[in-house]
Amino acid sequence: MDDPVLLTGAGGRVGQAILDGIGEEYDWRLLDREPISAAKVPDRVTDADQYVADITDERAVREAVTGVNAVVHLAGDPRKTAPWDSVLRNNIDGTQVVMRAAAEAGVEKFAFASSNHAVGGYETDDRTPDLYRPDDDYRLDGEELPRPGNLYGVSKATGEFLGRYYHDETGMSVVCVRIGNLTKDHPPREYERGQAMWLSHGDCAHLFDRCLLAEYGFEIVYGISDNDRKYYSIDRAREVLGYDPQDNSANYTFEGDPIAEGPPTDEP
Ligand SMILES: NC(=O)C1=CN([C@@H]2O[C@H](COP(=O)(O)OP(=O)(O)OC[C@H]3O[C@@H](n4cnc5c(N)ncnc54)[C@H](O)[C@@H]3O)[C@@H](O)[C@H]2O)C=CC1
Ligand SMILES: O=C1O[C@H](COP(=O)(O)O)[C@@H](O)[C@H](O)[C@H]1O
Repeated sequence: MDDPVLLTGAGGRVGQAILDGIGEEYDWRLLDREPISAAKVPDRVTDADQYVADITDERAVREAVTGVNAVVHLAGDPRKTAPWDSVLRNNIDGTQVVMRAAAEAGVEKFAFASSNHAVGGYETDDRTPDLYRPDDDYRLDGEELPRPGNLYGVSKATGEFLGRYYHDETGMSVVCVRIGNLTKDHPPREYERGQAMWLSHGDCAHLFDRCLLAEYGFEIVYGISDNDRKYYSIDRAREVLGYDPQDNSANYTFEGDPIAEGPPTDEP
């Protein structure tokens, strides 16, 4: 891809996982409301390619999307406890500003960082904790209605609806990635739910790479590694995007240490 790709929220955890993996593969423009330290910026990205701006600043966002072919939109408040005024501003208003600017600028592909919390309400008392275990076959596949478990999840579901709207109105390709739980080097420690929705850094970078390369219209996919424990299907991400995850939380102990050869046994 020759045209630049705009990455919002580039200085955060997901942004850094993406840049660590595919930072050299694209001509990035980076946008974040906080300045990003030089060590976190790929070598080829110049000062002119970096925007210190809030995504609710329509003028700055319009400037940042001009001439880009694709947008990976991560900026927002990631806290599941975030209050309404913050998710309304950062996650709903901000996402609408970025999506509208992208659609009006003729951006071809737009990948939106949605969340497991858009569907957290499916984790009912009668389904949990079995849901988080490898032998449970309950799966969400992205076809189900959103069922947020908190106001942060409401904001992510709203971002998905905005994506649906702008795709239908303008034809911009939009993929909403319901990201699970991103951690570096090992799955979340001693946390069944987290291990069921683990997304490794390598798989995260690969997944967003596929979002930039594949052909699609409007999609909702789950962004998790190929975990034995899972209640999100990754079939759609495999089929439509060509996602081929390499990591699995089952290759680590419950405490997060890598298992060298096969699963642990009770033998001394
Ligand atoms: N880390 C995870 O496991 C998951 C993350 N997500 C989503 O992925 C996205 C990125 O999350 P993280 O990297 O973990 O969060 P983070 O907090 O590490 O990074 C977010 C970045 O966005 C920037 N930002 C926030 N509001 C902004 C605004 N109004 N204008 C411009 N920049 C703004 C922040 O300065 C920060 O650098 C978020 O939208 C989050 O909801 C979804 C599911 C799981
Ligand atoms: O959307 C998000 O989800 C992950 C995982 O949720 P958790 O309830 O298992 O912590 C969270 O770590 C991340 O901050 C959030 O943005």
